Amino acid sequence: MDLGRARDVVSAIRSAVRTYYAGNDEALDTALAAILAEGHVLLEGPPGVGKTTLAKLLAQAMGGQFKRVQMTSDLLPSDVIGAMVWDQAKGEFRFRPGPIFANVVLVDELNRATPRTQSALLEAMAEGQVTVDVNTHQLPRPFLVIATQVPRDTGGVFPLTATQVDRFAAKVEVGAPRKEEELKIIRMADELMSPQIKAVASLKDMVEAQEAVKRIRVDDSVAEYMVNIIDELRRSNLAEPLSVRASLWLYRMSRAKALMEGRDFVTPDDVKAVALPVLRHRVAVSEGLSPDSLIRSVLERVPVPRG
Ligand SMILES: Nc1ncnc2c1ncn2[C@@H]1O[C@H](COP(=O)(O)OP(=O)(O)OP(=O)(O)O)[C@@H](O)[C@H]1O
Repeated sequence: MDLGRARDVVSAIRSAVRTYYAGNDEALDTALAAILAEGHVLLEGPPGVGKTTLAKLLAQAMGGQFKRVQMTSDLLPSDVIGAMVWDQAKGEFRFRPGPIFANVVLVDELNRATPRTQSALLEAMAEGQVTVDVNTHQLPRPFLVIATQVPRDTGGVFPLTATQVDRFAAKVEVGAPRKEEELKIIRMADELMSPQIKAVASLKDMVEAQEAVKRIRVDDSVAEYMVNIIDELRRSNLAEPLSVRASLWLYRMSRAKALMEGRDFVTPDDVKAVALPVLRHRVAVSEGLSPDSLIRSVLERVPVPRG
C-alpha cells in the first residue's frame, strides 16, 4: 500500500469514529497512531466520558472485532488470554481463546486484576501472541489494547509497576467533555444507545498501513532530536530512570503521526505532537510537578533541528 492510500485509510477511520465520538482529539489521534505503530494505550479518566465508545467505534470503523474485559481481583490469567478446555464431542483438549482475541480490546480497570493476570495480559500485548501449555496462538492483527485504571488510592487495587506501565506506547487522560461536546452528545442520545458505524476500511488495509509506517523516513537530525529529548529528560532528576522504550515509542509514534499527516518523513513537529502521550506515563516526577509540565519545559529547551 502506498503512503497516500494509507493516510486515506486512517483519515476515513478517523472521520467515521467522529460521527459519534465527541471526545478530545488527543484520545482519538493517539489511539489511531498506536494502532499504526502497533502499540497500546492507557486511557485514564472518570467514568462515562466515552472511553468504551471510542474503542468500540474504532473496531467498527476498521471492520474489526471489539471486546471488553472488566478486570477484577478474582480474574485468572486464563480468563483473559484463554485456556485449554476438554472438547467432549471430539474427545480432545482444544484451545478456547480468551476475550483478548479481538482487534480492539478495552481492558477496564486494569489495576484491579492481580499481578499474575496483569502480567499475562502485558506479555500477550508485547508479543502479539499467547502461549498456553506448549502451544502458541497468534493474536489477531491489528491488535489494540486500550486499558483504563482506577485511581491508585482506591481500595483493593494492585498498582502496575513502572516496568509494566512502560509497556504502553502512550497514555491519554480524558476529562469531562466541553460544553459544546456535551451538547453534541445529548443530541445523539438515541443513536448512542447502541452506536453503529459502517466499516470504512478492512483489517487488511490497517495491517498494510502498519507496514507503510515502517517506510516513513527519519533523518539523522530528527532521530538525534528524539534522543536529545530523552537525554534532557533523564537529566531532569526523575524519580525513576527512563527506559529505552521511551525513545523507541517516540520514534514509532512519530512515524505514525507523519503518516497521518500525509508525509513520508518525520518532522520535529511530529515528535513534539506525540511527546506528551508517549512520555507522560514514564516520567515519575517528585511531588508538586506534573509530568506534562516537565516534558513541555524539556521540549522548550532542546534545540529543534533545522530542515
Ligand atoms: N466523548 C463522547 N462521545 C460520545 N459519547 C459519549 C462521550 N462521552 C460519553 N458518551 C456517552 O456517555 C455514555 C457513557 O460513555 P462510555 O460508556 O463510552 O464511557 P466510559 O468512559 O467507557 O465509562 P465507564 O468507565 O463507566 O465504562 C455512552 O452512552 C456514551 O455514548
